[in-house]
Amino acid sequence: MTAANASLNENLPHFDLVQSAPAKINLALHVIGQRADGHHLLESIVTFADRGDRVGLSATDEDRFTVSGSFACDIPADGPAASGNLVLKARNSLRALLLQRGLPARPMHLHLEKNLPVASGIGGGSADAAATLRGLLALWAVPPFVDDRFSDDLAAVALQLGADVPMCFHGKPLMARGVGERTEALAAFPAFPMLLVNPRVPVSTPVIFRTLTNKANPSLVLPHHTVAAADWIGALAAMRNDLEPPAQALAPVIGDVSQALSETGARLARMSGSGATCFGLFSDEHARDRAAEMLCADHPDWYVLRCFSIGGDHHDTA
Ligand SMILES: C[C@](O)(CO)[C@H](O)COP(=O)(O)OP(=O)(O)OC[C@H]1O[C@@H](n2ccc(N)nc2=O)[C@H](O)[C@@H]1O
Ligand SMILES: Nc1ncnc2c1ncn2[C@@H]1O[C@H](COP(=O)(O)OP(=O)(O)OP(=O)(O)O)[C@@H](O)[C@H]1O
Repeated sequence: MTAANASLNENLPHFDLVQSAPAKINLALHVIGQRADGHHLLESIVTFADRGDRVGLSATDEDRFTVSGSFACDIPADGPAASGNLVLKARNSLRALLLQRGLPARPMHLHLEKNLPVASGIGGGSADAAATLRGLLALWAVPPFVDDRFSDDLAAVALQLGADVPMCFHGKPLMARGVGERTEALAAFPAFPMLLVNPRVPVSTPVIFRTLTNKANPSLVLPHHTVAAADWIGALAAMRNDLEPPAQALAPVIGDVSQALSETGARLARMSGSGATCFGLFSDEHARDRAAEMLCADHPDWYVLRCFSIGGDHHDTA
C-alpha cells in the first residue's frame, strides 16, 4: 500500500506536519452482491476534492487530541467519547501494529480541522483516518519495508477502520472493488470543476445498506478505450449510484438537491456514497460559480462547497 504525498499547510503553522484529508466522491457506485458476513460488494469510480479536512501532527511528551473547524461540534472529540473518533482509532491501531514489531510510536499531538459535514457520504471520517495514518507513518519514521507482512497488515488496519479508508489512503482517482478494499488507480482520469451540496441532513451508512433491497445490480462497465476528458461525463452518466434510491426514500430532499444541481447547469449531478451529499460536475469554473450563487440564494440552509476534483497522475484537462 503506498500513501498519497504529505503536504505542508500554511493555515496550521504550529504543527510539524499537516496532512490534507480530502472529501471522497463516489462518481458511480454499483452494488453487485453481498458477502456472507452481510457486507456489500461494490464497484465504484472514486475521485477526491481539492478541499476537505486537515490533520495536524506534532511530536510531544504526552498524547493530545484537539479539534477545530465548522463541523467540530458534530464529532466525538472530548472525554471518553473521543476514543470513537477515527483519528484516534487510526493512531491506536497503527501504534499497536508498530509495538508488536518492537518499533517506537512516540506520543503525538493530533489536531483535526473538521471542515466537512459529518455522515454525509463524502467519507470525512475515513479521510481523517487515512490522513492520520499517512502523517504518523511519516513522523514515526516507519521504514518502508518493516518486514514482509507490514504492507498487508497496514492494509488490514486501514480496512478495519472503515471500508472507505483504503481508498482515502490511496487518495487519487481510482476504481474500487470488493467491499472497497481493492483499488486500482485511474491514472488518466480528468479533473473537473465541481460543487458538493449537502442539505444538512445526516444519513447513516449502515441504515442505507440495511434498507437496500436490490443487492445484485448490473456491473459497472469501464470504457475499454482511452476516453477523452470531456467524454468521461457521458460515460459516467450511463452509470449509477445504487444507494441513491434507498437514501432518497429516507431523505427525499436528496432528490431536490440533485435536481437543483442539474437545473443550475451541472453536466452530471448524482449522490455520493450513502448520501446525502450530491456532487455536480461542470464544464468550467464560471458555470460552477454561477450555479453555486443560484443554489446559495435559493437554499441558504444548504452546504455548498466550490472545489475541483483532482485528476489522475497522467490526466488531461477536462
Ligand atoms: C458507501 C461507501 O461510502 C462507498 O464508498 C462505503 O461503502 C461505506 O464506507 P464506510 O462509511 O467507511 O463504511 P464502514 O464504516 O466500513 O461500514 C459501515 C456499515 O456499512 C455497511 N457496509 C459498508 C461497506 C460495504 N461495502 N458494505 C456494507 O454493507 C456495513 O453495515 C457496515 O457496518
Ligand atoms: N473524524 C471523524 N469525522 C467524521 N465522523 C467521525 C469521525 N470520527 C468518528 N466519526 C463518526 O463516523 C460516522 C460517519 O461519519 P463520516 O462523516 O465519515 O460519514 P460519511 O461521510 O457518510 O462516510 P462514508 O462516505 O465513508 O460513508 C459518524 O457517526 C461520526 O460520528
